[in-house]
Amino acid sequence: MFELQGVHAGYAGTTVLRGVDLVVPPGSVVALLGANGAGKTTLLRLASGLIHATEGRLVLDGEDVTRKAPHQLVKRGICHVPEGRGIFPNLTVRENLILQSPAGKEKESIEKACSAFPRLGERINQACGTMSGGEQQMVALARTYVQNPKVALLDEVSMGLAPKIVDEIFEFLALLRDQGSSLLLVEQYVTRALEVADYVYLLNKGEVAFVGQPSELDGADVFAEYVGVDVGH
Ligand SMILES: Nc1ncnc2c1ncn2[C@@H]1O[C@H](COP(=O)(O)OP(=O)(O)OP(=O)(O)O)[C@@H](O)[C@H]1O
Repeated sequence: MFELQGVHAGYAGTTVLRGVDLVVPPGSVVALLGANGAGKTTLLRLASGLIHATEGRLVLDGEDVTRKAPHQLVKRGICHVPEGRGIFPNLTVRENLILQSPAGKEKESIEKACSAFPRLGERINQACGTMSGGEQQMVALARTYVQNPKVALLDEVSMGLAPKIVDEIFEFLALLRDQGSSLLLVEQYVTRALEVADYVYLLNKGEVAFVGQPSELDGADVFAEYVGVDVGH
């Protein structure tokens, strides 16, 4: 179980998150929604140790990890797929996968990645920077998959991609969840995020405006008001 408890955080001189409580139960998908600038990316950056809380705590399976650095959190199973993907463009698909693979399991990791995304198998020796946006996103997701994370932090992983690729990515997210990873998902495709989510958090100006199950959003005006989207259940 991964928890944010009363967290405040931001950047020099600006507080973005104001007293956020959020729980990611084991094996669940949590969708984090909110208007532009609500603080979603900031929350993921906090959860992966890239920025630290000024107040409040991060707790992973009972351990206080509030002050841990990103590599210490990765070691504990928290993996971040940032906006912009975070892959190495000059390295091949194989090399990108090997870098994230558990030691001694490189061959297995490559097989696992290619079975989730067959297209990566066809392009295993291609430099990632020369691949399409959708293929690069597949590499970024496959890199996380082979680490078998406890919690995957996913920032707009379907942004700007063709509908068919978005379908493939959402199928993959279900696979990632089925292998036992919990997902904290920031997603612009609200309806799709709600289809896969067990819990929804709605951030408004750095505060949690709604928390519940997707079904509880039926007719919730709070949604149209803060996200600017009618979920239309
Ligand atoms: N490095 C930074 N330095 C200063 N302020 C920042 C920085 N990054 C983000 N902010 C500010 O923090 C606030 C929250 O930004 P954040 O990117 O977390 O929002 P978001 O909900 O992810 O938005 P979007 O949906 O547009 O990506 C914004 O007002 C933004 O301008």
